[in-house]
Amino acid sequence: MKTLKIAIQKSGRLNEKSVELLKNCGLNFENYKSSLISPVSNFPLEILFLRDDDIPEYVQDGIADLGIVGENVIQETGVDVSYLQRLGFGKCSLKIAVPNTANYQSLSDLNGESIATSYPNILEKFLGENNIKADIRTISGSVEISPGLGLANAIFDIVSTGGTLKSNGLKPFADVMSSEAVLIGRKGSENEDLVKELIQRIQSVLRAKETKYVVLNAPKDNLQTIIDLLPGVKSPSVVPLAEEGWVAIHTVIPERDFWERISKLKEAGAQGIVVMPIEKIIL
Ligand SMILES: Nc1ncnc2c1ncn2[C@@H]1O[C@H](COP(=O)(O)OP(=O)(O)OP(=O)(O)O)[C@@H](O)[C@H]1O
Ligand SMILES: O=P(O)(O)OC[C@H]1O[C@H](OP(=O)(O)OP(=O)(O)O)[C@H](O)[C@@H]1O
Ligand SMILES: [Mg+2]
Repeated sequence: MKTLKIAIQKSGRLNEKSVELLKNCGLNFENYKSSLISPVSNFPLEILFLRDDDIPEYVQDGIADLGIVGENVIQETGVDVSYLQRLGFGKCSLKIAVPNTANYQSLSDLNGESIATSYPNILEKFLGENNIKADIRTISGSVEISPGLGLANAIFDIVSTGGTLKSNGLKPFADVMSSEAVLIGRKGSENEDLVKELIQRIQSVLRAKETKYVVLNAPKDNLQTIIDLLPGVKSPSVVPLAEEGWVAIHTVIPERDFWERISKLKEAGAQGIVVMPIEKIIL
């Protein structure tokens, strides 16, 4: 039987979440220590631990079947791979930022200016689309420091909380793209049974993360109103309680509007609401 290979980041922002996701899929393996390849003991899969910049090309060239990497790195390397699943972590934006003291009004003010970045290809495309001619200075890291050192007038880099910009006296000027970690595959790999199986496992873990399991007591008089407030996987389970006139309802609620729903349920007479995390949801 074929053994799949999945490439994940060796260390850095995406490593921990990538390992956690694969472990939550029930895969047993050792995290990166010194070996750059780790076999999975209970699935025909090997984990390759790489620098994130190399992952898209490994997948495109078929050295790895799958990879977990930021969309920014995929765009920058310009590879031809299949996007299989957005993973909901490593969320960030890529922005042009300028010194707090700069007085740029519109994008065209960047004409003739210099911009330091580790993402020259994404920046070049963006500037081209906006008919801006600027001098792109490619550096491999600590980009935010470059205007202060007189190396460039502006920067183009990853922004998440904005803390790094702030502590380097910079302010955001233009949003270029947003990014998150994604599962990519070699073109055509999505048709392979093992890849499909792994994607299903990943999706069941992601679905579970977005939802909570809720058990609550409801007065029978108001049962329909309460049920109407519940989205449920199909429809909620309703179980009679020993106390006359009351039932227990078991259901699944999306995390995003969780508190809003809970307060509406309480208003409708729900009591004893117990909320539990879900490990996996298999449809
Ligand atoms: N501050 C942040 N918040 C959220 N996501 C981020 C942040 N910084 C980076 N990322 C995402 O995580 C990815 C990896 O970031 P990291 O800083 O670990 O990269 P790196 O230093 O290039 O690592 P490597 O050593 O593997 O080359 C980025 O490409 C981006 O998609
Ligand atoms: O908006 P913020 O929340 O401050 O995050 C943005 C910073 O995070 C990343 O660097 P990281 O801290 O991963 O260090 P690195 O430059 O060594 O990759 C990125 O390169 C930015 O510098
Ligand atoms: Mg890198």
